[in-house]
Amino acid sequence: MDATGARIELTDLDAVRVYGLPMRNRFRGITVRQGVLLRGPAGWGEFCPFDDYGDAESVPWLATALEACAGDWPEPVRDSVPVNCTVPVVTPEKAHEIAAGSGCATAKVKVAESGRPPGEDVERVAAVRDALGPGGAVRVDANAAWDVDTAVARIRELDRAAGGLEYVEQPCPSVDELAAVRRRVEVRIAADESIRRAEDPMRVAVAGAADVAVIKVSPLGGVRRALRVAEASGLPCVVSSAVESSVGLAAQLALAGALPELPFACGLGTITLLEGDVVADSLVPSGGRLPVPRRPPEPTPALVAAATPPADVQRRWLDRLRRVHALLPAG
Ligand SMILES: O=C(O)CCC(=O)C1=CC=C[C@@H](O)[C@@H]1C(=O)O
Ligand SMILES: [Mg+2]
Repeated sequence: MDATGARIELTDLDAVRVYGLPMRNRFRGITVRQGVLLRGPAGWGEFCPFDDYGDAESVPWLATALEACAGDWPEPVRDSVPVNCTVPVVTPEKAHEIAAGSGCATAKVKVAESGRPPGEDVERVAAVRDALGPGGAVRVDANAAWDVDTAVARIRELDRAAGGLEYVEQPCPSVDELAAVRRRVEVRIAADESIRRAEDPMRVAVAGAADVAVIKVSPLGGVRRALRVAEASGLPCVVSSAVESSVGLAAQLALAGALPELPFACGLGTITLLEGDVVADSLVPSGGRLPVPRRPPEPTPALVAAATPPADVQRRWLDRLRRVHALLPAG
């Protein structure tokens, strides 16, 4: 919606730029992060649903981008936020290097990658604990990979290796499985996929399935809707990115800036997962913190040009943008 509350049409956009940036390490099954930068009446937004999101599931991602283009973010209550570093499925040595070099006091470690032996997760988590020291916080994300019994065993093992885990994100696929695991382990459970793909985010809390709600702005349809989901979850919230460029990451920071409470470091240090950015003044954490922007940063033309993918990739994204825009609710 623009300032008048009118829906932003594609014809209201005066620039549309497709970008592709290599990932430093494979993460979430991808080695290149792609998306579309949109310039609207009040600034830039980013439309970047992962490839496994169909057109209907991509509608909230476009709503997030258009909210930024309209300059319609809520007022922040803080100027900066603490962030965690994110450790992909890498060797213990690389994990130690990422955590030690991040300047962050909290690290989230990806675990339970399909096809990888569980011992690698134990070594990666132990290396991150060694890098952070005893005062750091270590969390892990299994992306719904385990069944209940496997989750209980792995969580106990990783809790020992970490010298205590801050929380475990989405150990199992369903809300009922999260609740079953939560009854059997001492470590906090964070719900991520069960929140962003849920019809009713309250169900997680009502089911006693989680101690923490992970809130991602891009798949939830914008900063204002994500604020409502955070409140409806009834749980302490952690803001986490969808690995956007600095243009899209700004919306995640706008949410982190506007949440009444921020009890945990935010998963917003993700620019470091990318080789480069489309913004010269990239949102790279400093001292384990990021500023809360009042509006998205301006893409740097030379960086956008350098990140422009081949014509067929651009066409695929522009076709997707048109199809998803046609599905936006009227009014
Ligand atoms: O929360 C973080 O530390 C970084 C973001 C992050 O972990 C993710 C981003 C996007 C999809 C997933 O791979 C993953 C997640 O599940 O939270
Ligand atoms: Mg997650």
